[in-house]
Amino acid sequence: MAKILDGKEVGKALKERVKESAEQYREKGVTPKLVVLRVGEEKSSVAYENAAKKVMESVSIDSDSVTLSEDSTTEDVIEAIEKLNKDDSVHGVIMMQPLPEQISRSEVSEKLDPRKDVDALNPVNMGKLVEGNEEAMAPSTPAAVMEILKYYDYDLEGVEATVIGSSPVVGKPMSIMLLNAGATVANTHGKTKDNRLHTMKSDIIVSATGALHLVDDSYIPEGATVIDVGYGYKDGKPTGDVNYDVVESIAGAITPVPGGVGSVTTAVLASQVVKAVGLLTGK
Ligand SMILES: Nc1nc(=O)c2c([nH]1)NC[C@@H]1CN(c3ccc(C(=O)N[C@@H](CCC(=O)O)C(=O)O)cc3)C=[N+]21
Repeated sequence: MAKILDGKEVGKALKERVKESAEQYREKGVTPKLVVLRVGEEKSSVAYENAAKKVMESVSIDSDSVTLSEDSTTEDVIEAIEKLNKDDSVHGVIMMQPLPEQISRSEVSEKLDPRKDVDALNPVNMGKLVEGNEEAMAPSTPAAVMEILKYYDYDLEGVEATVIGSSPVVGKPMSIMLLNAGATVANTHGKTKDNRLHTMKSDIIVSATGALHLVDDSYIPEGATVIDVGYGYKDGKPTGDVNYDVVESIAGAITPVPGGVGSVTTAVLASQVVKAVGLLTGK
């Protein structure tokens, strides 16, 4: 029986700290504010926007939305970003991914002020992450995984880790964060011959593929820690990358879906908004 790594508990602890900090800024006359920039109506982005706004409200951070139509151009998005860069009442901007395909992700994300870039979409922040600079903004999902490991007192030095999935928003930055913390990391992906060659010698396995129930008992060595970043729907229920029912009896520790990484992501996003206030105001 694996120990359950409870994302709700981790998120709650982080939100308490963020709320205190947001209230201190309010006392100094600064109202922390996040803007969610969304292009089109992609389902998981709308879900995240709603979840994020609810969390911001609970920690005394204001939030607002800028929603552009599905047929917007790269120039339209850049124009919206530049307006937000100039607006001193806005401290954090998260641009929802994925963008409609006519929009160049790299051209628009480069325009966002790195200090307001609370989900680290600007390559400047990704570059700082590679340097191991902890002052930089980090992408919230892999940062949420690190927050869970920190909460449960994991010492990552010398640990063997496998990250399954190499997306620019989750898998790759996840590998870098684990590497920065002293782990030895294998990052597998769609062209990997056999994930199991890596996972079966790992102490920590992070799965971030979106392939529902990809990870079963044949992937997991006895006692390993399994972190499930996947979030999809099966028979109408939130479902992760990990077949929880068969893995749970082998793993030493595991994050559930829901109530795992997803519940920490929005709290991390809020923590980065107060961090942005610090960077922008020097208070
Ligand atoms: N730039 C960008 N960064 C993202 O991180 C990003 C994105 N774009 N686009 C959309 C996807 C989807 N995603 C979700 C995260 C949490 C919930 C969610 O429902 N969270 C619940 C808890 C879920 C649980 O308990 O596991 C909550 O916070 O209350 C939904 C969706 C982030 N994404």
